[in-house]
Amino acid sequence: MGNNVLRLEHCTMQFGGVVAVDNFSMEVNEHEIVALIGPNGAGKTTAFNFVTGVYEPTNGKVFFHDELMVANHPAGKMKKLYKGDPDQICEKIVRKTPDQITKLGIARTFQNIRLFKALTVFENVLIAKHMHAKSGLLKTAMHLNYREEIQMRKEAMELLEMQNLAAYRNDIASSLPYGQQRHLEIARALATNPTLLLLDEPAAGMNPQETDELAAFIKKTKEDFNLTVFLIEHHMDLVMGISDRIYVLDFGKMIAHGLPADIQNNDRVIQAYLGVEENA
Ligand SMILES: Nc1ncnc2c1ncn2[C@@H]1O[C@H](COP(=O)(O)OP(=O)(O)OP(=O)(O)O)[C@@H](O)[C@H]1O
Repeated sequence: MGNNVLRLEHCTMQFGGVVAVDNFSMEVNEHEIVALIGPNGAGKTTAFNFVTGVYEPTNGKVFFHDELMVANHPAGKMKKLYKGDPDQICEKIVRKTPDQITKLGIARTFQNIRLFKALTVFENVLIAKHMHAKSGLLKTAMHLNYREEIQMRKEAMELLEMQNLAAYRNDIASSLPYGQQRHLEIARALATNPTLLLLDEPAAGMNPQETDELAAFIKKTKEDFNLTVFLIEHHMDLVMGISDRIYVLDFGKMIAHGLPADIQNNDRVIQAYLGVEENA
């Protein structure tokens, strides 16, 4: 596939004997919105975590724009414990830190909002800009590169304007309504100039109206910033409304992938997840 932005090949993540993600292969193509869904504990956040360098997968490869970004194979105690497919053991080891992965162009938000709660809205975005600065965090934090600092402040303000957060710029982040905090998290992720944006349950805790607004916001943000989006979400209206394609995990294994209409009518998915929600 020539236009892969993200590609996972035979990724397994095992915590001791627990196989959180089991031999998972998938891809996200340029300018797509792709969703990863599945019941609680299916392995979705774990997949995000090894894509963003929080965990090393026990086995498998992750490619970003067709370049090998992460690769690992079971070693040490895990050689014995490994429950994944023995025919798909990866030979290479490639490790990148979350910071290096951010610099490559992947940004993410978290299931539990992780803002700098005591700082202002503006400072939250500016700090993300500093982390991406050419001069390095220390120099920029100490305002040693004046011209770059001015430019970053300008861009941080533009981001807040585009995300309708400019009016809150001097407010303390934790004082924002919950929905606005989620928008601020997205603005902060965008401050690192990503080409791929990972959203982990962006609509968590939102009411139906906020969720609808968020769906429109994600689509617009994708266009405005020329992004590819990979998201985890439990709100099925949002997922079905904005996703180009959907992958479904259940107990770490991929049980389906396809277009929203196909996923909605897939018996295994209904049984594993959608059915549970309908009956809830
Ligand atoms: N650091 C860890 N150590 C041990 N087990 C873990 C760890 N992280 C996740 N797990 C386990 O891996 C499995 C998958 O968890 P994960 O959080 O990825 O699921 P999820 O699909 O994101 O669930 P949810 O929708 O509830 O957020 C679960 O059984 C979980 O308990």
